[in-house]
Amino acid sequence: MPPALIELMTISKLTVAKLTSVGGGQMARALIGGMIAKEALSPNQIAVIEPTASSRDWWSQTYSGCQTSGTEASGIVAAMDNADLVLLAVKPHVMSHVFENEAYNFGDKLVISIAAGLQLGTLVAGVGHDRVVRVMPNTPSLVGEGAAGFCCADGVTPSDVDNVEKMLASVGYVTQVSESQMDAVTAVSGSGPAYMFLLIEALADGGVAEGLPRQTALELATQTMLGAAKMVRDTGLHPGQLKDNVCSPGGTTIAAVRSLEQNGARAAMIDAVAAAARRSRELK
Ligand SMILES: NC(=O)C1=CN([C@@H]2O[C@H](COP(=O)(O)OP(=O)(O)OC[C@H]3O[C@@H](n4cnc5c(N)ncnc54)[C@H](OP(=O)(O)O)[C@@H]3O)[C@@H](O)[C@H]2O)C=CC1
Ligand SMILES: O=C(O)[C@@H]1CCC=N1
Repeated sequence: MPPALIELMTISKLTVAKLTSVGGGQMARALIGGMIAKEALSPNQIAVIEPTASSRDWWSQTYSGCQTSGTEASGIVAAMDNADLVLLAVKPHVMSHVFENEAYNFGDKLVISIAAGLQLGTLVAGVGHDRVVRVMPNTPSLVGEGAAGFCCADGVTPSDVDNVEKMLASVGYVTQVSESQMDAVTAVSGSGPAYMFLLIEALADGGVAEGLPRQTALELATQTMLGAAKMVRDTGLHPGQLKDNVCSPGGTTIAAVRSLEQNGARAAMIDAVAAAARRSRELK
């Protein structure tokens, strides 16, 4: 059985009483929204610290029972009260402001950072203890098809690892990696959904150029991406083999593959991953 399938079968309830998210933007919404959808957590176990009132309203209106706070000291203290897991979901450059803010008392709480680039050493120094996990998730977590890599600082216990794995497995695939591999994880699966969205858009554009209505082209392109990904995951066959199976001798597909190769599609994707990994390394 492919590893992804084994991981997806291990979904079960977390042993978390309260998760407080520092930042409630795109990735927090995808991760927490995905966990709530899978009933790994319920809204009344969630608190979100957000500077923007409209974002706080979104949380409390979307998830009845979810606690929201602003970034004033009293709000931070209220949100952190009784939290046993803190999710750091702010932009990398905002993290230093969080660490310098004396209203945060991380105590011995398990802390998970999803910030691109920020290394465990930086996170441990900022949080003040080493029960810290660095995770790189992605936005398809919202629909239960996320992909995440994580690595741990020295103070993380086996039961913390189990909890983090359960949390991430509830919304997709998860794998533990060494910290030296985190920039590559960021470049492949953290940023990867954007590359796939771009490809779906471009495939649909091609269909429109060939006369299909926009909506029809988009639906065909989307389902084609989904189906191709599921075939790689579920059959365990090499993608090159699956590609060969579509290419009839002298047919349409091999004509398209030749065009893609002539235009450097494969090298373009490899270069894109290298650019993202380089940027991730710069963010530390
Ligand atoms: N988007 C993605 O696909 C992925 C993102 N990540 C990582 O997740 C983190 C968040 O990214 P993303 O969700 O995209 O960004 P967003 O900008 O959507 O979310 C960040 C949120 O943090 C809020 N914020 C700003 N300052 C503070 C503060 N001092 N305290 C609490 N909240 C604050 C922002 O509010 P406001 O907008 O009002 O300033 C915003 O709502 C980043 O570190 C990123 O690297 C990781 C994997 C994938
Ligand atoms: O673009 C970024 O920096 C973040 C990290 C991975 C996906 N989005």
